[in-house]
Amino acid sequence: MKKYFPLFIDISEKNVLVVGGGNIAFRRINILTDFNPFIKVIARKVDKRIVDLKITYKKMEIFERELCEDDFKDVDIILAATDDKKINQNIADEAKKRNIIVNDCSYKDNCDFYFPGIINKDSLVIGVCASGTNHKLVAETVELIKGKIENIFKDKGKNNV
Ligand SMILES: C[C@@]1(CC(=O)O)c2cc3[nH]c(cc4nc(cc5[nH]c(cc(n2)[C@H]1CCC(=O)O)[C@@](C)(CC(=O)O)[C@@H]5CCC(=O)O)C(CC(=O)O)=C4CCC(=O)O)c(CCC(=O)O)c3CC(=O)O
Ligand SMILES: NC(=O)C1=CN([C@@H]2O[C@H](COP(=O)(O)OP(=O)(O)OC[C@H]3O[C@@H](n4cnc5c(N)ncnc54)[C@H](O)[C@@H]3O)[C@@H](O)[C@H]2O)C=CC1
Repeated sequence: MKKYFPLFIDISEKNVLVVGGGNIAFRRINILTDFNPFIKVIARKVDKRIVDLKITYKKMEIFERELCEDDFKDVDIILAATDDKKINQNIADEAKKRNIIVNDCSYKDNCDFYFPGIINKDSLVIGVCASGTNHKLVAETVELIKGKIENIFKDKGKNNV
């Protein structure tokens, strides 16, 4: 098993390209907005939940069309999140050629980084990862930590620390 290092990076000036506009794209964009990057979404069909996010999240552009070569320009991070494994594979290949960091939601071996389960409360950001082996373990761990975190914050409130 290969373990990935949890790198906490500033993405607020980074350009993130999300290819795909369905459930997974929505779930991930929704989380990314908490970290304030520039987001460009390209998909054949973009879910209304993503379009609605744009009402409050201004650093996002949405295009309902096929991906083209030029879309890789000036991109820092790519999320391949279509339901077409071949397209995701092509995106991963193109990204690697250009040294762009890529995540492929349909094939872990293509991922330069994994999308973690995230707990985000005040200044505390916790990312949970099972090294690509077990997303259910990630979900369970996230729920467990969320419960514990509430207790810590309650206690902090009481003690005024
Ligand atoms: C390796 C990784 C790469 C990455 O995507 O970054 C990856 C890969 C894959 N997931 C697949 C399937 C599902 N993953 C989920 C859920 C989550 N998956 C997440 C992360 C990751 N998933 C990365 C690291 C995982 C780790 O650390 O072990 C979470 C943490 C974060 C998030 O997705 O936001 C979130 C849980 C947390 C939460 O719920 O809070 C569900 C359930 C659901 O969607 O409700 C299903 C569908 C049900 C099923 O199939 O069991 C498939 C098969 C796709 C196919 O069949 O084509 C692959 C591809 C492969 O394994 O190669
Ligand atoms: N890593 C993870 O956590 C998980 C990964 N998956 C994987 O994610 C894939 C996507 O799942 P959902 O988002 O639920 O699917 P979905 O059907 O909701 O969305 C698919 C999106 O891909 C777009 N698309 C398809 N072909 C395209 C193309 N050639 N160019 C641009 N956009 C294109 C569609 O227009 C749509 O917006 C699944 O097929 C599965 O392989 C699924 C669950 C969890």
